[in-house]
Amino acid sequence: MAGLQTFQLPDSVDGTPLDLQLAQELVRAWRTDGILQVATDPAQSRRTHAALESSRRFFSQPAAVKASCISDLTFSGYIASGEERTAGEPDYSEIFTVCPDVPLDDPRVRAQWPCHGPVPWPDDEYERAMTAFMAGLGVIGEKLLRLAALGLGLDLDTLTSLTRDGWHHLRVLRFPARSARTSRGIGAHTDYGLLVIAAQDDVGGLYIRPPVDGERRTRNWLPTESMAGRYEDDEPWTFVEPVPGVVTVFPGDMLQLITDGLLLSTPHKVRLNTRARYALAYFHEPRFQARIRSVSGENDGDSLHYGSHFTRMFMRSYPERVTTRRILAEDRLSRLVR
Ligand SMILES: O=C(O)CCC(=O)C(=O)O
Ligand SMILES: [Fe+2]
Repeated sequence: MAGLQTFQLPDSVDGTPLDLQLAQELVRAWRTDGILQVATDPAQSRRTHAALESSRRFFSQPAAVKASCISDLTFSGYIASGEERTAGEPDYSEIFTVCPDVPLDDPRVRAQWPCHGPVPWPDDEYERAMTAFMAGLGVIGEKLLRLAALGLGLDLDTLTSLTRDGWHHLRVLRFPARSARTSRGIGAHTDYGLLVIAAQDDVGGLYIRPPVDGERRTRNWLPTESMAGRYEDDEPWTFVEPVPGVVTVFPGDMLQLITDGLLLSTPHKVRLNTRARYALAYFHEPRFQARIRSVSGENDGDSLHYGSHFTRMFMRSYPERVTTRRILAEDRLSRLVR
């Protein structure tokens, strides 16, 4: 493919004829290529650069310093290489996850909700860089969801009504250079929420799977239908060429659920390269308490509670983590208001 399609987003999305045209082009790009690029303005490009610099600085610290940034209340914090599992196999990325930073005196933390707690930040500079980067992508995410709704013929606010107080989170990733032993970065998977918005340095290693006519794409949100590991070694996969001044965007599982598969959650995987690679994957999500159902109403009755889904997915990826153990020991999933 001769490069991905790149779009400029307007200052606001109000449903004008120009918005509608752009919206239809975005939906067409996702349905054809599985991914598209959004150009970032100079301020956001600087935030991307700053976040990648902070990431390099953090990951270059001694293992013991990084390993101290964990919490048994939240999945935020450091994940060592080999700790994450996709389809039962270790991934070789090192990660720092940033979930919503919920203070200890928040009623949801006091009520022992799963995944709620303060982010174990390494330092203030890192916190500032990541928070600013995420806020900028949050604005892009909201515009894209309004455009997606428009392009799908839905009310403008259908998707953004789910993201007020959204459970947006970030994975800050470092991939080592490949070795004789392995070139696995992260195994093939789909991500859990509405949109995956990502930036990467100039090294390269991300591949995505475009929609393929007639190919079965399972409902990853159901415990029996995991997409993890699927089609890992079967073509077609599209290499996502690093391009400065853009973020790449593709749909996650919740958009597939909501649209009854009109938009498919894009499978992707990471291969290690000859140099270490740094990437930032931001997830634009529904609020923790949102109930997700398809717009056709076909699956009415069996709506999905987003926060429980998020918790189950993280427990699946980190079966041995202190956070997972505490959720199980204290039966925290049962605390959620349903
Ligand atoms: O490394 C990337 O570009 C994407 C990482 C990824 O798929 C993830 O963090 O879920
Ligand atoms: Fe991913």
